[in-house]
This record gives sequence, structure tokens and C-alpha cells, in this order.
Amino acid sequence: MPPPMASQLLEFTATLGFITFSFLSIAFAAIILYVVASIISFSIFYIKESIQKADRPPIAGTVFHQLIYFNTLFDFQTNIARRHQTCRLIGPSHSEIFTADPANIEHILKSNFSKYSKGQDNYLIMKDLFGDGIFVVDGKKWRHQRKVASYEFSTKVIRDFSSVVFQQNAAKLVRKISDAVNTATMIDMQDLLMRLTLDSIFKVGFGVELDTLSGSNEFGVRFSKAFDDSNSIVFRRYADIFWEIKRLLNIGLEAQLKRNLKVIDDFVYQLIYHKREQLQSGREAKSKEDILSRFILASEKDPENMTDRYLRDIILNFLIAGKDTSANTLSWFFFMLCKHPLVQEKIAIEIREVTKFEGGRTDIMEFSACLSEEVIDRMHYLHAALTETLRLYPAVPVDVKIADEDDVLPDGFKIKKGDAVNYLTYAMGRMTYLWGEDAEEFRPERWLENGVFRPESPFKFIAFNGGPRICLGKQFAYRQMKILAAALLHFFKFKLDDESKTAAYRTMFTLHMDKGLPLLAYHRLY
Ligand code: HEM
Repeated sequence: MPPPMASQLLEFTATLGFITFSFLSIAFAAIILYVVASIISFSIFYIKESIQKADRPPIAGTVFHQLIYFNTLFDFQTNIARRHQTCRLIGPSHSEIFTADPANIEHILKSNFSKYSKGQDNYLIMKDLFGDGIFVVDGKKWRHQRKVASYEFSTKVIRDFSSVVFQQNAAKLVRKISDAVNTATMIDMQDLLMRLTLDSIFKVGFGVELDTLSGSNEFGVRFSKAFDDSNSIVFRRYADIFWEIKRLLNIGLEAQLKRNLKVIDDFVYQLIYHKREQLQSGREAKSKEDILSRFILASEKDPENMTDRYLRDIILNFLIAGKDTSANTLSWFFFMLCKHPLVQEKIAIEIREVTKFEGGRTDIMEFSACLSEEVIDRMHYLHAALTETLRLYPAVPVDVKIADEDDVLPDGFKIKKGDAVNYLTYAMGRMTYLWGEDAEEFRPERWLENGVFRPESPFKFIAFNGGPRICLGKQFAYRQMKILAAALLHFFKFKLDDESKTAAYRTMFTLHMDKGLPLLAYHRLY
């Protein structure tokens, strides 16, 4: 017979084992039940919807196809768009409409703005990471954030301040790449650009010098990785109908997301705390110019609604807006320049002509300081090459709105309340019915008329969205991308480390290059 202590331990272990076993059995039974219920409801919906009505968009598959083709999702959507300009995938409870028709897009984003929203499902998927930030919310919360942020982006102070930050960061990157050239080392351009745009948005948006480019800020690098991974996991939820169960059970990617969110929250709350302290002590008079300071000041007048959690959400939304979009676009831009060396040369010539900076002069600070707003505005070919990159590799490859009421699209198809209407930005750039026979070719000249950049309708070239929710940072983004590109292409020529590298992406909210962008840089010899 075991001694009393041992027997208590045995009893405790047995009880614990029993509780764990019961919990797992219940969880397992719940999953089975959920799967069976989903299959039954989906079958009923499928049969109902398959009885094709002429006024509903044609069925191109089921929502499960998106999970099957997840790794090449945007190409799957491109193939669908080639067959039907508007169509739908059907799911257990509602249809996912897909459209590549500019008239339909103008209808949902502008003319009938009030009938469409981001929707509750979208909110549930995004809220763990993006909370109540501008990308996720509608109505009053959206209007408030849009108003404060629009004011910010329109001020001359921000324009001038951001130009200086971009010039300084461009000089830092040139020095870093110069070191790599001198030691004949390969660079991962995407990684460098992600760090640099993170540093820029932290400085301009939050008045903080993060310096992840040098790699010396361990917390900044850890935060950045946690943010990128979370972005990817949250996007996956759109294609995984079981994500809520996985979240409840805290398993797989959902468990990873929870760990990442802790890293992100700790970092951001500290940032808010320090910023508040600086503002209260009056140590940072200048920081009142950054976006976070303006929101913190506003929160003092409305502490009940504008809690630290709300400020945290605002920060993370501006981060995804400002960091990944510009870094990804620049990565694809350099990738395209390596594939099209003639375009690379043409841009270098334009930079030299516009800046009138002699080839032999090597002062990096002097060069980047001459990249004023007025100077970069005259770089039409560079502007066209960046825009052409966005046409083929849009930073936000697909976007969606939910119908809040029944509607009819301009092409005559009926939309039911609750339908998700996806507009296929990545696919649209490849459609011959929109861009002509050479739609899939990278040709910056298509944007120029007598050497001057000529914009397209925002509903055909939808990379920056359109209507009342058009991107707030468009000018900001072009300013940063043009300053960085001009500085890099003035000093270096770039080649792919592996000439056979193909244009593979990682499926997430933003069009991230898969496996980075390993490049070799060479000093430009004039
Ligand atoms: C190449 C760079 C960029 C591209 C392609 C881009 C594209 C977009 C797109 C497609 C949207 C609509 C997203 C949605 O439906 O929710 C959007 C919204 C937005 N963008 Fe950008 N963006 C870029 C850079 C930036 C930058 C640098 C900032 C700020 C620093 C910014 C700030 C915003 C904000 C605040 C919104 C939300 C607007 C609203 O919902 O009212 N963007 N952007």
C-alpha cells in the first residue's frame, strides 16, 4: 500500500488525467459536430445556389478553393478573372463575389458607399491584431480617425519633416549597401527596405528613432518579426473556416499568434507610455507634430473613448499602412529593374538629369539632401516605373467590402445583403480587357504622355483604393519611394543574386516577396 502522500499524489494525477481527457473529448466532439454542421449547411446552400439564376454572378467554384490554392491565391483569382469579369465562389453561409470591373468598383467604393462596409466577419478576423483601427472600422470611429489623420497628412510640417526623414534614411541605406559592395556581400533588399520603412514610419508617425536598419535595436527587430508573422496568420483566417475553434483551443498558428500579440502589445503600450510622459514633461515640443502625439492630445479631451487600447490600434493600423506597402512595392520595383536593366538605366539617367548632380561626386548626404519635393516631382519616368510596378504587383492584392443591403451592380448582377464583394487588384493588372494585349508586360512608358506622367482612373488602377476611403498616405508613399529609389539608383546598379529567381509571393494582406530579394549591388561608374 502506498504511503498517504504518494496516494494523494496518485489520486491528484488520476483526477487531472480524467479532466484533461474529458476536456479533449468534448473539444474533439465539438470539432466533429462543427465540421458535420458545416458540410450539411454548405450542401444545402450549394444545391440552392447551383440552380443558376441569370441575374446572379456565375459560380466559379467554392470558397474552399481559396484554401486549396492559398499559396498562389492571387493567381487563382487572376485565372478566374480571365474567364469572368464578375463571378462568385459559394460558401456555407454566403457568396464571395469577385469583380475586376472598374464600373462595379466605382459603384461599391464611391457612388453607393453607404451600402457597403468592412463588415462584422472582417472585423472579427482582424480585431485581435488591428482592433478598432482605421482599416477595420466603419461609421463614427472611421470618420474620427480619418479626420485627424487627413489633417496630419495635409500639413506642410509633415511634408517637410517626412522629406528630411526619408533623405536621412536613404543616406543610411546607401552607406549600408556601400559596405556590402566593398566586401562583395549579397544583400537581402526586401529585408533592408522593411527595416527602413519601419524606421521611417516610427519617426514620422510616432516621433521615435527605432533604427532597426542597423540591427542594433533588438526589441525593435523582435517587434517587427512578431508583427509580420501576425499579419500573415491573420490573413490565413480568411481561408480557414476553423480558425475560431483553433483560437478557442489555442492550438497551431492561433497559439503562435497569441504569443506574437503579447510581444506586439508589450512594445506598443510602452511606446504610448513613454510618449505620454514626454508630452507631459514638455521635453519633446517637436513631437507634437507626429501622428501619435496628436491622437494622445485628442485622447486627453476624450479619455473614455480614446483609451490606450484605442491608441494601440491606431498605431498598428498606421504601421501596416505605412511600412509593408511601401517596402513591398520597392522590393518588386527593384526586382523588375533587375529583370529589365534598360529601365534601370533610363531611371538612373533621369535622376542625373533632374538633380544635375555630377556623376563623380560621392557625398551621400549632399545628394540625398538635394531630393526635395520639387526635384522628385520632376522625375516622371521614375514615377511611371513605380506605378507600373504597383499595377502588376499591388501592395494590397485584393480588397473586399460587404453589402449591407441588396443591390444591383452596374453590370446587372444582383448582390444580396451579406455578400462579400472582392475587387481583384492583382488580377486586374493582368487583364487584357483593361490594359491591352501587353497587359502582363512591365512597360513604364504606358503611363507617359510626351514624357509627362498621366494618371488612370482610380477604379481601373485600384492600387490605392478609391472613393471616400482612398489611401491617405499616397503622396507620403510616393515621396518616400522616390527619394529611396533615386538615392539607391544614383549610386548603384543592381542585379539578382540568382538570375532565375521568379516572382513568388507570400500570401498575406500585403504582397510580400517570398524568400526575400537577394541582390548584388555594384558602384555605378559614370
Ligand atoms: C505603396 C504604398 C501604399 C499603397 C499601395 C497603399 C494602398 C492602400 C489601400 C489599397 C488602401 C485601402 C485599404 C482598405 O480597404 O482598407 C489604403 C488605405 C489607407 N492607407 Fe495606404 N497605401 C500605401 C501607403 C500608405 C502609407 C505610407 C500610409 C501612411 C503612412 C498609408 C495610409 C493609409 C490609411 C490611413 C488608409 C486607410 C484609409 C481609410 O480607410 O479611410 N498608406 N492604402
